[in-house]
Amino acid sequence: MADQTALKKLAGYRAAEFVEDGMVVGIGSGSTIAFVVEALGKRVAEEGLKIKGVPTSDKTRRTAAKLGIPMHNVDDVDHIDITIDGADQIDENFAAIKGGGAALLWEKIVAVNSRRNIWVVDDTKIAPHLTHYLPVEVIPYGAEQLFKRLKQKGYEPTWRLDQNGNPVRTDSANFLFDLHFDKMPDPFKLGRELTSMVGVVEHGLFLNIVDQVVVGRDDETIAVFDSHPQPLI
Ligand SMILES: O=C(CO)[C@H](O)[C@H](O)COP(=O)(O)O
Repeated sequence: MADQTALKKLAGYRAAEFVEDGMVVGIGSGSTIAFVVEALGKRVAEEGLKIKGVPTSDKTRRTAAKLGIPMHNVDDVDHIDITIDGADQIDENFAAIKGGGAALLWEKIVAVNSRRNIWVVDDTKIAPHLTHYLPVEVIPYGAEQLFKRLKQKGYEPTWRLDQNGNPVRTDSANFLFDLHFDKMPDPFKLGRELTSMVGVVEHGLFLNIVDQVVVGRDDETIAVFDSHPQPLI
């Protein structure tokens, strides 16, 4: 039985094989994507793979650049061929929650500007319905008021804090709330509601975005699922 890190590595290396010479590649964030970055760095060094990377976080930008992957700002490329990212949870309809690593805003911007999106996960992240907490990025000005409004709606928000107990700041210098649900409402309705709330910058529901999901399974096999037409599980 493989541990979760081994599965992330297996799946990450498999996903890196989707990248072809000459592509502009959106590069996600998180511990699974660290293996994709490692694999791409090796391909650049060993095969002479030529790509342009577009990061979804400052951390990814730094790590990828150190491994020799040329990195570009999202506004400096004319298109993005493929984006490879992780997810916190994916449901049977290919809806996902992202943002556990605080990078959801840039991740969504890169994803919606990509021709193809691939998510890489280990199989603990696949569930029939979304049950993970939902990250929401908010503007600091008026954040306490917004927190109260979310609480009144029964969405049980908590502030995302760092190890010193200070509010986490995203790469865009915003705050993060994590919403907790006994039962997740309809994700499309909830996403629209959150987007309409003044002060909310973005939420971690990624709906109708993914094209393929690469799953590292407990028996150490890798499965690749196309997002349509069949359900994921
Ligand atoms: O959305 C994300 C960061 O904002 C990550 O993709 C998500 O949190 C998964 O991370 P990991 O691969 O470390 O489990």
